[in-house]
Amino acid sequence: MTTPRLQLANITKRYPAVVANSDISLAVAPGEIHAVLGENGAGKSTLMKIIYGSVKPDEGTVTFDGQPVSLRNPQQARALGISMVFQHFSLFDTLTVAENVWLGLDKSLQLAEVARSITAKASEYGLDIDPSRPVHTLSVGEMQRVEIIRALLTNPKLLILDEPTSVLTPQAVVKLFGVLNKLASEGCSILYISHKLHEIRELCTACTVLRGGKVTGVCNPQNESNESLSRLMIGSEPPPLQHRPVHAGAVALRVNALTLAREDQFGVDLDGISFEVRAGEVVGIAGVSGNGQKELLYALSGEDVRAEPAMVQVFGKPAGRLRPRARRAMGLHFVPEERLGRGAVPTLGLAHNLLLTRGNAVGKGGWIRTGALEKHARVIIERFNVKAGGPNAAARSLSGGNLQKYIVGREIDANPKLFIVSQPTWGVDVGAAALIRGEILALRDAGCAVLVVSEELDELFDISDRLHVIAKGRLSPSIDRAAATLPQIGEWMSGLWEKKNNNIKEAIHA
Ligand SMILES: Nc1ncnc2c1ncn2[C@@H]1O[C@H](COP(=O)(O)OP(=O)(O)OP(=O)(O)O)[C@@H](O)[C@H]1O
Repeated sequence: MTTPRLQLANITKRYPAVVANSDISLAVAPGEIHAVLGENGAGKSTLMKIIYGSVKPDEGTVTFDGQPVSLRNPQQARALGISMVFQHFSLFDTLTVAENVWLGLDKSLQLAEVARSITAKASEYGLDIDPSRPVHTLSVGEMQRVEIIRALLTNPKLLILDEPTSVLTPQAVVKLFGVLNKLASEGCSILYISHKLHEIRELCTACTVLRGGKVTGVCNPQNESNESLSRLMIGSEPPPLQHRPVHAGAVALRVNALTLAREDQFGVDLDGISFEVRAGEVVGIAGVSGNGQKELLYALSGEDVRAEPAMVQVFGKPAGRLRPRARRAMGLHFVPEERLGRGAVPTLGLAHNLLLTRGNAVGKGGWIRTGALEKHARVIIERFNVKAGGPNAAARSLSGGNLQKYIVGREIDANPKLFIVSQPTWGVDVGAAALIRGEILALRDAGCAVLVVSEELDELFDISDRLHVIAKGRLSPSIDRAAATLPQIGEWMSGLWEKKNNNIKEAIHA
């Protein structure tokens, strides 16, 4: 047998509230694409961080190309040829793409050379990116592209990808899989974490399943079905969604010829965007990230108040100049795409994170009602099945999917009348995704108007009543979900849609 590229034996890692990894062993052969599958909080990211040297195990050994190694930090891991694309991005906002990539590379290289190699890798793999753009101007999808390119530039022997496709379009996923298969055929081993079972079945030839920090199964996913993988992971299959007929009521959100110049040089101009969302319906906005979603969401949430008042109308009232707090008071609740930072304060406990969007948590005289907050946090933790060390666990101590469940849960639990959510099931496991989608539909059935902005077409087709597509800052007409097809929406995503009243195809130019 060939020497495994990576071998883990009896790895254990304890945190104060939980044993994240318990006696884990696994082997990855050279050129193998090996999936690590498990529900939110199962211990996948912790295990990957141990392999990458950013977390130290309490027990167990790591062997790389037959040599026992004790990795003290990621620099040592990188020197061995281990590269990692994190679930939470590790980019510096104020630096450009090229400067960020340069930080992780040999400093003898000139910045201009780094920029050239980024462009070369980007076009080789179809991951379009401009190296001179500052990272704070990128959408989440674009940041992920940078992370992937940065990893590829180190020519890794073992590449770890933690949910790399959560914000990629279907076309970009196909390209990424091409890249990964090519890398594997050249001998690079890949550890692949994803909650998307069909991806794992398509890409990976080995799979280790974790549950509660322990290995509960090893299989070849190509011999499995989504259902059998789901059972290995969570013990059952998620129930199908209940779709009731739509009864759309009064207009809750009307966006009226919203035109906004980009705030920074690399942003997107919003160009005459008009649509409405009625009580009791779910409207989905599809699109490749970086086409104005971020700008639109800022204008809808009140983080950007430059719009004319009447361009954003909430329950018939001009709201374009209102701040988030005033919009919340009208019943609008909002989940941003970045969980840490905008959605939650990483160092604060879950209970105190309620303060971000709940004014009633502060009592008379400005005292924070800690007891009430904790009680409330417990309700959300229970309802959304969030795995956390209690209501005072720091947001950053939660696994990615559990924090997502908590933030989405916090806003759904506020009983919004208008709910705007970006990427609602980013990084959550199949069971939790079904739970969140079910809760969104329950909100709609209770008369809430829901706007979902997502890059996951499957998700949009699953929960929306009507769909729009955003491309280059413009919005397509609305189409009923029942009348929409994936190829058509895919075509619209590149900016081509029919004009409403005549059949002339319209090409959108930047
Ligand atoms: N720095 C930390 N401090 C305390 N607890 C932690 C820390 N990091 C992880 N944990 C806990 O360890 C457990 C495993 O978390 P991990 O992030 O490895 O899960 P995961 O399988 O990657 O989940 P997800 O699919 O949601 O990303 C969780 O219960 C989490 O709360």
